[in-house]
Amino acid sequence: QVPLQHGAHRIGKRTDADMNRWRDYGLGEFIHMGLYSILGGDYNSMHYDGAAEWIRSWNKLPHEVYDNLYKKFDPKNFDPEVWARMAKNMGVRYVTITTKHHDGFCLWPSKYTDFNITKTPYKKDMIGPLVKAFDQAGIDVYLYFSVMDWHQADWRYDLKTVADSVAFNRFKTFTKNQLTELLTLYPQTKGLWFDGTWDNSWKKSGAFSDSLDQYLKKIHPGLIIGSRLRADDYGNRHFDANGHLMGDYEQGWERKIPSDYTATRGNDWDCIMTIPQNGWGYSKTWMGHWKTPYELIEMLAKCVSLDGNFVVNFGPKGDGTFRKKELQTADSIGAWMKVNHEAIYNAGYLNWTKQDWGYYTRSRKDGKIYMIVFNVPINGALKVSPAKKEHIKKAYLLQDNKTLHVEALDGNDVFIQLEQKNQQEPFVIVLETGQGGQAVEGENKHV
Ligand SMILES: COc1ccc([C@H]2[C@H](O)[C@H](O)[C@H](C)N2C)cc1
Repeated sequence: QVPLQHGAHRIGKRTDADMNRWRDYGLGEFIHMGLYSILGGDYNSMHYDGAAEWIRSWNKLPHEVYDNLYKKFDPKNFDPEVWARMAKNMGVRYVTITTKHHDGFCLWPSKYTDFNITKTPYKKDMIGPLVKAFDQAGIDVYLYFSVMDWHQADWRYDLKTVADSVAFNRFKTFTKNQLTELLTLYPQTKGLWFDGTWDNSWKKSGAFSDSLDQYLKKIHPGLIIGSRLRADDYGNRHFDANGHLMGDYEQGWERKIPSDYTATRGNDWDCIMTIPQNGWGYSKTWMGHWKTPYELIEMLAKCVSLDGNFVVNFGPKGDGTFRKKELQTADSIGAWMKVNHEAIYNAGYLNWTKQDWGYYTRSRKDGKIYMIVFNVPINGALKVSPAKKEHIKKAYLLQDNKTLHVEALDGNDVFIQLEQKNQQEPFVIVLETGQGGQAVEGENKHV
């Protein structure tokens, strides 16, 4: 064990009520809205093939052109109630909204920089109405905040000189002030989602990141902050020099999902996912593959089966509306969730052997076991190998309570026989288990 001043201060999961609520969300939504939403990944009829919210870093787009976009920022068709209803219908239980991305433009009336929404034709605060609308819809709100701020002269990528450190100290104060402002203006906020913390300047600021974390939780008890904020004494991020997670959950799963339970190291975590291959802000022409609702539902099932949450990103247009394909995706996921949310909400990992047909989840409320089936085998028989001493008493389809035939196999295994094999969409089987002998009579007594 390396002695650390600014490593993890808690070993293992956070287990207070706020964090238990976070752990049970299952499904979340990310929303990226900013000046980049105006361009939609294009400029001068050229398409930037990087992530649309990074277009300012494109050498074809002069910084002052991008930074003057605030003069055009006017989401005329923005309606926070519409955004909240869309999220509610999709079945999400938490949403993370960008307040300030790397470009430094603030979607709230910050008094620490003029580069904010009050200076735009739109003038009004967007964050307040969104927090209120989501809160009223019963969806918990988290605020995304980029530490890296390309608009601030005191931002530094690295600290090479005394002058760098003097400037960066001013920047740290600016950052602390803006975060205090956000938590004061929007007290319903449940957590902060930090980004832009990978540069050396921040890696060298482990002590500050530690004190900032503690300060924010002091002024906002229960606040949830993931592992993207902190750096330890040696500049390690997410995990300190002793391999302990610094943060209330692991925040490293960006467009990727742990391969198995071991890869989660037993921590809380969530995966944030774009619907296109990459790109978080609105992009007019989406390059590459657009994930279907079933692909996203399978990712959701896999995340929950590994004790994580799954967060789907949406990039509204500069006018404040969502593109049709995003609305359709939200709708499809919502339709599936309406029928199957029991297998997702308040559910998590089950230590049974993973089978090819799909994923197990187990309710944290009543221990009920769910099979989320994506791949029906040719013979329509779904293999289940319960853990020792756990036996299946009953199996039925969640959508219509139809009981399914369970055939005992060798040992503790069973086949669950599907009647029809032409399911058109992912479906859920509920298993009721008990201790003691296999409750189901085997058919294997051949006379
Ligand atoms: C590869 O380096 C990256 C990738 C994504 C990001 C940002 C995206 O712009 C988006 O905000 C995502 C949540 N974040 C990690 C930053 C740096």
